[in-house]
Amino acid sequence: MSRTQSLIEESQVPPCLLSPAFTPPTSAPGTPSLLGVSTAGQVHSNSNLMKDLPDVNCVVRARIPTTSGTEIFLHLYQNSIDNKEHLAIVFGDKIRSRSLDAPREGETEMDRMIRGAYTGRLFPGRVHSQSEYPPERSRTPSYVPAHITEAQKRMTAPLVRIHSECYTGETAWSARCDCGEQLDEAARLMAMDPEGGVIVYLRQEGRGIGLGEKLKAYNLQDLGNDTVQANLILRHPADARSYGLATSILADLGCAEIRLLTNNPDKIAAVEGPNKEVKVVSRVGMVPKMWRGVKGGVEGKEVSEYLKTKIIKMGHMLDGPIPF
Ligand SMILES: Nc1nc2c(ncn2[C@@H]2O[C@H](COP(=O)(O)OP(=O)(O)OP(=O)(O)O)[C@@H](O)[C@H]2O)c(=O)[nH]1
Repeated sequence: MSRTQSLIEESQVPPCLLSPAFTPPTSAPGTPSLLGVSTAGQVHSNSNLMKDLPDVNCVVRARIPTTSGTEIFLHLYQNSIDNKEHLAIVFGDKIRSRSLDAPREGETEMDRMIRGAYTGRLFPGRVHSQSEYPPERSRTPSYVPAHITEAQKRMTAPLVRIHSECYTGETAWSARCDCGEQLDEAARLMAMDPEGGVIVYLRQEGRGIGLGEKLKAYNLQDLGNDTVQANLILRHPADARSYGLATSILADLGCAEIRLLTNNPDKIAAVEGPNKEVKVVSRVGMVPKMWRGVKGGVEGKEVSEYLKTKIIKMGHMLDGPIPF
């Protein structure tokens, strides 16, 4: 019996409930056949290893003062593989987008400022996109670490979080997952970091299955299944995401070496890209606040079950005092 079948059977959902009218056919993109199963019985996605990186283009950037007092620069990207607006939230002033800064034929200085291809700050009456005009020295339009040792690299590489969209956890106050807390924590750490950082915000809601399917998965979880079983019953892979867009966006931002904030081993391997376009020089774990005894974190039965499944079935590397 395959691991997928046994996971479905373990979920104790009678097969009669898995009607083809309700679940996508097995030939749909992202079916359980894409799953890899490790000897430890953990479920890994193979779909996130891309052969060629997609093209990305930063079409606009804007300064966002935030409620915490930190200023961020929101970068909006278009790409060659989908029509979604993926984002990069940039902290600090060392990181710049090459595609944004590249001159466009026929554009005026005002056009450049409107699309965010300026240096320094905008102010009423400004007429040049370069804050020093005429430029006194040639600029390096991206983050370039100096020639330094491996240990120094780990300190000076920018902090990066690759975050997958989660409407429920980020907007609808859900305590089923720790996504909202992770986004806030990433922003807090990057705001404090002298090297700055980037949150690459990918529009792959519900680990890539979309919001509608994730809501069905939640109902299956209330019926007694865990997050992996629920996806499989709906004939989706446990994790349908890919990270090629994140690699391309980081390369565009000049982030060739990064410190990656994650517990997900699949993500580390995938973001480095087919030709190691990006190198993860160190991993920074994301330990839930409740495990660290810090107030204000996501708590409850559902998120505890979710974290447990991520560790046991998805191989997430959560260190610290695991409360089960
Ligand atoms: N299908 C499904 N998706 C979920 C569920 N809970 C959260 N998500 C989605 O999972 C994604 C976040 O993934 P996580 O597994 O929490 O974390 P990760 O990004 O793999 O790993 P970290 O980098 O360690 O946070 C977001 O797209 C969420 O919408 C769930 O129960 N089912």
